[in-house]
Amino acid sequence: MLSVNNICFAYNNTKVLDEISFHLGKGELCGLFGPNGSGKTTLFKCCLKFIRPDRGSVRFNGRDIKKFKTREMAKQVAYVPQTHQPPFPFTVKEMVLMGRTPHLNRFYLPGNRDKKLMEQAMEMINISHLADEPYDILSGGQQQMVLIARALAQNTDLILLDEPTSALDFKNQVIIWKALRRIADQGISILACSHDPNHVAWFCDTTVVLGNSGLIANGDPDRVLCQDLMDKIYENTCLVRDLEDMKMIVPKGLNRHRAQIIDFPITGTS
Ligand SMILES: Nc1ncnc2c1ncn2[C@@H]1O[C@H](COP(=O)(O)OP(=O)(O)OP(=O)(O)O)[C@@H](O)[C@H]1O
Repeated sequence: MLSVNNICFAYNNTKVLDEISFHLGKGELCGLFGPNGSGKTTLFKCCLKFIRPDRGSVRFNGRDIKKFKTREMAKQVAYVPQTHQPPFPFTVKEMVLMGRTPHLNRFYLPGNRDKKLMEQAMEMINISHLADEPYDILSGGQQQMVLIARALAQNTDLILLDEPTSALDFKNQVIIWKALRRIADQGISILACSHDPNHVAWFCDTTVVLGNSGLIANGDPDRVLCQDLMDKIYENTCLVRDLEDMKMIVPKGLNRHRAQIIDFPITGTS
């Protein structure tokens, strides 16, 4: 499915990605995480052909993405950015239907199948009740859900999501991650970036962890998300605990009865 092979990328002379390699199989849900500025968005941009790596290659189903034309790429890979502001006040259903654009005929007229996929995508994300609302007046979290539904309507083999739940309340975070889990179980591969390692531990099959000096680990979250790794990337600020059969990553130094800070180092972001 998606193979990232030894890619390197620098903005001007500042190296951001250094020899990054990993593989995402069919129907796998992979959580990409790492500290601010570690290069997650840059890695996404390389995988989407928005920028060209200085070295290495990205392959999709065995074929170098350099060889894909834009429309061909859009038929196979969907991307959910963190935010998107369209220039016109489209309704939610119009926004979701835009996911069908790469599949439309030369007259760009959506057919019954396109409309059905649009409706299914809205149902899956639980936003059917917003169908006729103007997208631009929705809350940030609701807009994020519309963008996810748009990617689902695109009906691709691979979906890349950049912090899909960053603006969502707890219930909606769980709805989205469960929906991603179900979509992956149907055979679609997903690479989702998250700042919450718990989401990776609870929902993902595999993980790719970037640190300030490149790829730190990848593989099964049960193995990868250990105390050592958390100490390394989040500078001794969290504890890895087992709660029944689930892994929990919690902040270090909190009092049980209230968020009383005992010894919590504050460090700047990189
Ligand atoms: N267009 C650009 N020109 C120059 N430097 C850039 C550009 N975009 C990103 N960078 C730098 O590259 C590094 C990686 O940025 P990137 O956005 O990929 O990190 P990230 O892991 O997605 O960060 P975050 O978690 O904060 O969203 C940062 O130091 C950033 O300042």
